[in-house]
Amino acid sequence: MKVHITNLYGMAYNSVAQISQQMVARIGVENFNFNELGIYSYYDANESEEALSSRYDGILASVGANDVIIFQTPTWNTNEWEVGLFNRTFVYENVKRIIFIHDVIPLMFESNYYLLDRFIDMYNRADLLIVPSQQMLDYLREHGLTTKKILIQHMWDHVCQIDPLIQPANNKTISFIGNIEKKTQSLMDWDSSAVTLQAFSDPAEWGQGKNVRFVGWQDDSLLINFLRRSGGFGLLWGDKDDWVKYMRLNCSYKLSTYLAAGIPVIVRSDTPEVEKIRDKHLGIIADDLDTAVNRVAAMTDDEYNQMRDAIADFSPLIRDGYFTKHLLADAVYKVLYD
Ligand SMILES: O=c1ccn([C@@H]2O[C@H](COP(=O)(O)OP(=O)(O)O)[C@@H](O)[C@H]2O)c(=O)[nH]1
Repeated sequence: MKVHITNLYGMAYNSVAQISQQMVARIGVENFNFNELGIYSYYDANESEEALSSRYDGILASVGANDVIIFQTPTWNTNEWEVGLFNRTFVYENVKRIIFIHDVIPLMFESNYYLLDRFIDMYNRADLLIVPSQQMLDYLREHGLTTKKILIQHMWDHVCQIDPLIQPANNKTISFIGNIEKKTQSLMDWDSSAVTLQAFSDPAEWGQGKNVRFVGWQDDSLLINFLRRSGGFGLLWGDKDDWVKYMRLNCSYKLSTYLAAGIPVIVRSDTPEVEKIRDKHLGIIADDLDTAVNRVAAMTDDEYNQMRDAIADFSPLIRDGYFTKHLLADAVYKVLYD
């Protein structure tokens, strides 16, 4: 019996969808001897049926009867393409199918909502599903999900190394490592002089005259220690309507990046892992930016260092990939035995 895992290629080098799939696949290959099924992301709408059929056969060439396939989804090709690949695996006898849901496209973009039933129909044909959160599971159940075997991801890993000589300090800085212009309009109205907003993008007009520091995109090899050196907090935010709703269901990659770097986080009270963040003292919980900024401005070094030390205790799990190792091992075990 072989275990296969799909892996995404062809996207921009800074695509977080690709970065996260490649990290999961690498953990599976290096720790459990999984076999990789490479998937190229491309514009598939005009591909002939014949070409598509050969492509599917090529992707699945190493699969045999009784194997396990872990599909990392979405593949970011069209839904028809993805379902087509999934369907093709039914020609192999007794193959077990695990779908690892990284994102649910119909819930990310309102214009794709009409596709939700088709996605759920595919999820229902999996032997086991890995879902990002209990909240996502509840949502999918309310919308027709019936798959019995379920695992909850809870948190991303961010495999990396830190420089332990750099200690994050209570600098009055809030870092945001996402796309401000696309997802967080309110950050563009930054008006705090006490706390600096650190944006990981190129200088933009909206930041002029404000207490905003633009540091540009940092390659993964630099990002973690850059965040450690900056200290302060890592912000998880969004204020576009569909994004706010989606953030209540998904597992945020940037949340794990901040924790991997060892800096406390700022999250809303409806963030899926908020209880762990509260119980383990990993950051600040605030539902509006003013409250968050005031808490950061008023924070004492002692209070900050307690959070930093609590994160240092827990974050090796994220940096060494234990959430994913645990999940992948459990998924294979559960699909074959439990
Ligand atoms: O300068 C940067 C800024 C971001 N990122 C990566 O981009 C991720 C955030 O992407 P996104 O906002 O799509 O993640 P989400 O939190 O929405 O899952 C971070 O965790 C980093 O891995 C990076 O490598 N360099």
